[in-house]
Amino acid sequence: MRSGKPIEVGIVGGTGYTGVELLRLLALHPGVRIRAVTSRADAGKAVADLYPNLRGHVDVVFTGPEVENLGGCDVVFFATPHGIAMQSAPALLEQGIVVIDLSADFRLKDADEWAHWYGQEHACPGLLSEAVYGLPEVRREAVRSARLIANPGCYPTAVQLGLLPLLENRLVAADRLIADVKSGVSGAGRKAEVPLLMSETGESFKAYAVAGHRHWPEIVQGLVELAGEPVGLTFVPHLLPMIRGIHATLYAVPVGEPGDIQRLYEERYCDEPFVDVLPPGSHPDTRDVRGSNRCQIAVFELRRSGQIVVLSVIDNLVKGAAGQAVQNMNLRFGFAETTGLQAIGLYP
Ligand SMILES: NC(=O)C1=CN([C@@H]2O[C@H](COP(=O)(O)OP(=O)(O)OC[C@H]3O[C@@H](n4cnc5c(N)ncnc54)[C@H](OP(=O)(O)O)[C@@H]3O)[C@@H](O)[C@H]2O)C=CC1
Ligand SMILES: CC(=O)N[C@@H](CCC(=O)OP(=O)(O)O)C(=O)O
Repeated sequence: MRSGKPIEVGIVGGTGYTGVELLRLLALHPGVRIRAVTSRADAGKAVADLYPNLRGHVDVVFTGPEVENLGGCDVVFFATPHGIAMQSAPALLEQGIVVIDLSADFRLKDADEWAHWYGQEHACPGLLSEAVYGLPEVRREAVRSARLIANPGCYPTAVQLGLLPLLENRLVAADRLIADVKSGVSGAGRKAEVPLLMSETGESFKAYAVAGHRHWPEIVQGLVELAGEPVGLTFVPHLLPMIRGIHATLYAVPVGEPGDIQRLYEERYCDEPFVDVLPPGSHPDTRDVRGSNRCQIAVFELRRSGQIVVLSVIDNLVKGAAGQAVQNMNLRFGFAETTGLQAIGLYP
């Protein structure tokens, strides 16, 4: 376990929802010092003036996002829109700085696939094979020695953790998976757009991107690795009139007699600090993981319809983004994996 001098941390994109969530978590982490936090719009302002919840905890002024402002950091988090981290990552890596990217720049292994879904050429395709996809429940050992960590997306985290035990054990038809997933509005980031107004999202509920969402290739890439065979996935995201939270309802068809699925899930996750398999018959509530780094899972085998249904909930800003990024930092720098991440979900 690491002890001694704190590590120096930088955050690019410190004014967005995941950036501020990183600050909230890191401010109470005993092993880090927040050295640099960037914002183009708010450079020169004190972090705590913009975010009074951080008063007394974060005594730093926003700087511009240029690489020069990140010198001396041990690790830099990118909490920026897609297409930004890939511009600066090579220069940071060259200086020996570990990069943890919360955006999708390094999540897909295929540069052409990335360009197709993100609408631009990748700036450093040579780094895609090196980047470690940071889902600790699957790739913990690789994260421990990674220079470049691609933090998974929010929907992909909920879906992969929900389906993992079934696919690893080849218990379901991998070509007939369905993920019906709902997200709170903070998943769209902190921006002024008409579809995100309260009067547009409140008291209403809709699916979106049914024909193709950029998380589809990311989820499929992860599931193929778990299953060891081709995967067919229908993924339908929805926008819920709430701020935080993701609820995934996952459908799979068993091949043969699946056995005791409840026990399978309990055994697969018994040593995982952030995955909680609920007792049989439970219906997880997004509220119970709000503000926490936990994924709560319930599993049902519906004999009448021949389906397995898995329910998986996370807080999109914590296990779906900033919390998972801190979990990856803990692994990479030798802290106990749960350091700074022990907050219990807020109720109500
Ligand atoms: N919201 C969520 O639930 C999740 C988000 N993610 C991903 O994490 C990343 C951040 O998301 P989120 O926090 O929601 O985004 P926000 O839109 O809330 O914040 C974006 C941040 O990036 C900064 N930024 C924007 N453009 C640039 C640029 N060109 N150079 C440097 N900094 C820039 C902004 O500050 P400024 O413009 O002042 O520089 C701001 O601080 C995204 O890639 C997102 O897809 C992943 C999982 C979940
Ligand atoms: C509700 C909402 O809009 N959610 C976002 C996904 C969350 C996100 O930020 O995407 P990444 O995980 O790829 O970084 C969306 O559908 O685009």
